[in-house]
Amino acid sequence: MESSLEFSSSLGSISSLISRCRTFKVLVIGDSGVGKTCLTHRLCAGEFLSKVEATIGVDFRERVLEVEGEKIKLQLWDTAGQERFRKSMVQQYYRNVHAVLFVYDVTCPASFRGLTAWVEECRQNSLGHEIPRFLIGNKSDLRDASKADRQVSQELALSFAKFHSMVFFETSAKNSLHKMAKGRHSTRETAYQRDEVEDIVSAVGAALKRRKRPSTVTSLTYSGSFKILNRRRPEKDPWTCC
Ligand SMILES: Nc1nc2c(ncn2[C@@H]2O[C@H](COP(=O)(O)OP(=O)(O)OP(=O)(O)O)[C@@H](O)[C@H]2O)c(=O)[nH]1
Repeated sequence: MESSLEFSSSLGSISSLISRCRTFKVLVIGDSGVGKTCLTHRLCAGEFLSKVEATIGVDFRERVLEVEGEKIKLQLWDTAGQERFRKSMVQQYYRNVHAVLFVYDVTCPASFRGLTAWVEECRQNSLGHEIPRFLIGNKSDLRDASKADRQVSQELALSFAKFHSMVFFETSAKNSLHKMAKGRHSTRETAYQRDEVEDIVSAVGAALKRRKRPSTVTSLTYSGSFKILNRRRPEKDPWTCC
């Protein structure tokens, strides 16, 4: 029979083999076409998705990262921007959320104005200032100084972010800064704040790392992208294997 010493030592080696990490649910919301799918794909897979269709319901993507020696998993919920593809599932989206990314398109002022409704939807679903919120102006590669009056200025976005206690980023899911710097309008573009998609991952990770153990999260056994049907998922312990 195995002695208690041997038993505890084998338990120790098993637990060292299984690396446990905290999983955080990060909701990605914003008007249709602002680039939520491309952005979450870039955040998780590191590349721009060239062929993309409107999201129906929600797509899930995951990204594991290490923050100050701790492994954490971001579970990104890329939600449909089109009302007709989301209305029956809204309550699912807002359950047990740990952080929210509000996305707009810097070349589409209507998508920026639309943010007010997204903030209100969060409020109605009991998501307030207590959870980390990030404002992301996407498609910065399309900024054109000659059309500044038809684009969302960074000053406006910054004041919106400040008012709603959000951390502001302006980025491109398509082009990295390196590629943009080589572009035709590189001199004019440098007038804008441009963040790497990785900066967003780090900021979200750092904000969540500071939080205590997450309450509960809808854990997924699948890593990648898929659609869910309109049904409740079972709750599981948020501490899962990475
Ligand atoms: N130039 C440029 N195009 C982008 C960028 N991000 C997304 N796009 C394009 O914008 C369009 C919409 O992108 P999606 O990621 O499907 O937008 P979405 O917000 O997920 O849309 P819904 O699923 O309808 O909510 C696509 O044609 C993308 O190729 C970007 O950073 N730069």
